Amino acid sequence: MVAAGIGSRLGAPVPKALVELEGVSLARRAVDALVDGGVSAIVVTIPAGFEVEFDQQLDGVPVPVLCVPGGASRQESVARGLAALEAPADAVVLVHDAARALVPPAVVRSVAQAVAGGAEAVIPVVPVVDSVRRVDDDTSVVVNRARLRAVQTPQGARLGALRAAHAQVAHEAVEVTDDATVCEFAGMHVSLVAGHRDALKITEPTDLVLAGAILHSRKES
Ligand SMILES: Nc1ccn([C@@H]2O[C@H](COP(=O)(O)OP(=O)(O)OP(=O)(O)O)[C@@H](O)[C@H]2O)c(=O)n1
Ligand SMILES: C[C@](O)(CO)[C@H](O)COP(=O)(O)O
Repeated sequence: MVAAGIGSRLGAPVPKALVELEGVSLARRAVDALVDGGVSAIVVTIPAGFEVEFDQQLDGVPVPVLCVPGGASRQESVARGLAALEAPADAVVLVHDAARALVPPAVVRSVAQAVAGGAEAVIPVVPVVDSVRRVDDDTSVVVNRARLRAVQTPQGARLGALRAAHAQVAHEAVEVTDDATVCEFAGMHVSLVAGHRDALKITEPTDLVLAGAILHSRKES
């Protein structure tokens, strides 16, 4: 799980993964969702200087958890996490954003099952609800949103293949925003499964308000 980001767009006084939602940090909520989704061991990339805080937050997680320093970008943090993971090359590995702290465990399971079932790289997606335009200097053109999907995490693949793909993009100095694109660059096929609105990436202050409302509605149901 990648949790090394600062969260500049959220603007909290602590790194984003340590921000609390109803008294529980985003990092802990995300780890709990992974465990509930069947994940058996977790590497967490964290920002330098916050080792004690993350150890406290992740105390008592019922599967092995290893915190390692993240990198300067999400992509670099993922590569560092993969390097620290001790598992066979054919192990199913999921890369998850701590910022998607409310991912439903069912989404975690369905990504893992798709990889276990033979898919090379798997991502959860949701339809795009806004009208979308591609902007080019002072002109813009509408894009058919029916064919667009917003990409979430966790993103899954076999450990050996994912490590090799990340090594390839690093070697070729390619920078992308998610692991599916890393895999695609390395020639792997990307399969889609259904994501969930609750797995929103908590990025700006209003996302935190929405996440609070999601938690509230979960308690009521
Ligand atoms: N150097 C980085 C940057 C991001 N991340 C992680 O990647 C996920 C997605 O990143 P994002 O939500 O964009 O987080 P930040 O980079 O922290 O946000 P911002 O751009 O607002 O600073 C987050 O869980 C974040 O902690 C990471 O591990 N290492
Ligand atoms: C991986 C991701 O969450 C999929 O939507 C997203 O690409 C992360 O992007 P960011 O640039 O780190 O916000």
